[in-house]
Amino acid sequence: MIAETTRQLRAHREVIEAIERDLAAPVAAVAELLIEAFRAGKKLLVMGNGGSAADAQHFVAEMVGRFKLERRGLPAVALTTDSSILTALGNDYGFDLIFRRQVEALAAPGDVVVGISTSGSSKNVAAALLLARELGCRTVGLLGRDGGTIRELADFALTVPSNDTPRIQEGHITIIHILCDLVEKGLFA
Ligand SMILES: O=C(CO)[C@@H](O)[C@H](O)[C@H](O)[C@H](O)COP(=O)(O)O
Ligand SMILES: [Zn+2]
Repeated sequence: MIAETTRQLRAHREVIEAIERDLAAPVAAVAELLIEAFRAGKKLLVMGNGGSAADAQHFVAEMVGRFKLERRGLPAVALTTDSSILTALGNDYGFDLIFRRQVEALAAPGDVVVGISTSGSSKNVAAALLLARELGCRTVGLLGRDGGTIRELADFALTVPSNDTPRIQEGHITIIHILCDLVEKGLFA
């Protein structure tokens, strides 16, 4: 088991190194996008399924609360948290529309809408990002594998170069923490 643990830690490190190599500039660009949006009084909406739902909530909690600096709360909403909304939309319209309808209800032009999907192909995330685009929002995909269908729907696609879901998720939370840091410093330091 030690050998397997070591193998997984090495795989994690290689993914983080690949992010450093391939995604430093696009991550910085997304941080700029968020800084400009918050400065303009726009908000952030974030969604994903399973572990990515947890990542969406983690990201939003750091924005509404704080990351490292004492500062005002930033307007951000996770579309994964209200079980009444999620069960009503899933039951009445289908699981593929649980995020789209929330985008319809909450998104305004200039808002930033982030979809997190390791496959890049979760239909409920893709449907919501498509509508977000039509509504004049800026769209961001935190993706994996080949970026899937969502890659084409995202103004900014941050595709973690791996085919292994847990390693991709570890890349996503690393990127999210860097975004929190850059946004907080950009707005308040
Ligand atoms: O956390 C994990 C696997 O590590 C799972 O909960 C995983 O997030 C779920 O299977 C998701 O439904 C996968 O969706 P996606 O990342 O392909 O959009
Ligand atoms: Zn997971």
